[in-house]
Amino acid sequence: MSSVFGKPRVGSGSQSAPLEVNLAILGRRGAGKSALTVKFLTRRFISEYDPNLEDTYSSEETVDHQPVHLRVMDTADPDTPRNCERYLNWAHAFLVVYSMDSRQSFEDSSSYLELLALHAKETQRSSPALLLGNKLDMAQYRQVTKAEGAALAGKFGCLFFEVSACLDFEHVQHVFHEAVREARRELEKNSLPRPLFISEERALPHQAPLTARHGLASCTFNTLSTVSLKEIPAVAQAKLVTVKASRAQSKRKAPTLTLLKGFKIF
Ligand SMILES: Nc1nc2c(ncn2[C@@H]2O[C@H](COP(=O)(O)OP(=O)(O)OP(=O)(O)O)[C@@H](O)[C@H]2O)c(=O)[nH]1
Repeated sequence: MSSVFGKPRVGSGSQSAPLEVNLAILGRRGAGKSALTVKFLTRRFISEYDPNLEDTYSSEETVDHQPVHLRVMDTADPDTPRNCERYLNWAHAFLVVYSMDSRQSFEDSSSYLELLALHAKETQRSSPALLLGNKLDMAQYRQVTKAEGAALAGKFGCLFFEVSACLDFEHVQHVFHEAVREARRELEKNSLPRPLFISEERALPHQAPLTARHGLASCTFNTLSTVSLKEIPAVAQAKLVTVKASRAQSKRKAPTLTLLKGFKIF
């Protein structure tokens, strides 16, 4: 079984239909979301990306000898999260990334974890999150201690890892696979059909968007209630881009790099 990027993954050959897992990567600009995504998908560290580019990539993975069709949404929020339902209602798990050399990105990761917790509370549907302190190779410029990262993760009950998109691939792959394991556990836990009580008699009194009630960033999302709904709205389908490798001559006349379509190199 091979990924869309041509590399067969370890343990391929299983016959059962692959589980489908959607993974969204969140975090402040510059935290390293794209670099981690590219490292995971291509084993390469590429340094510069278009900060406004948001895309979703698919990869055939094998996690614990089980096939997984993994979709990765590399998000690009402006400074404050906006239009969050594109990933809140789509993802089965989240990687929340901060750069350990940036206090601001660490504080922003806390806002994202808060947003995920509120969404889970409002929708009664929790999707696991992993907190990643990125740029471990730059620990000499550290502004966030490992203990602070672990404490924040503990506050929201999520796993915590310090990683680097430019060090070993296996460590980055391990984190993505941990996210798949967490999502798989949640999906299996929720796979038992739950009774759905639908009533049209009583409509909920109008409620302001959750974030307005909690003073969070201007990120609103549809809250899913089982009252007065005739049917559950289809889960938002993210734009799925199967990225094909394309060859491009590096500007620095180095040997030709095999680059991924969609990652604009400055
Ligand atoms: N040293 C080091 N630099 C990194 C690492 N990860 C990302 N970078 C660099 O940090 C800068 C931002 O990385 P991106 O992957 O573009 O960050 P992003 O979170 O996707 O940012 P936006 O695309 O603006 O949303 C780039 O110059 C990367 O080369 C890392 O692990 N170590």
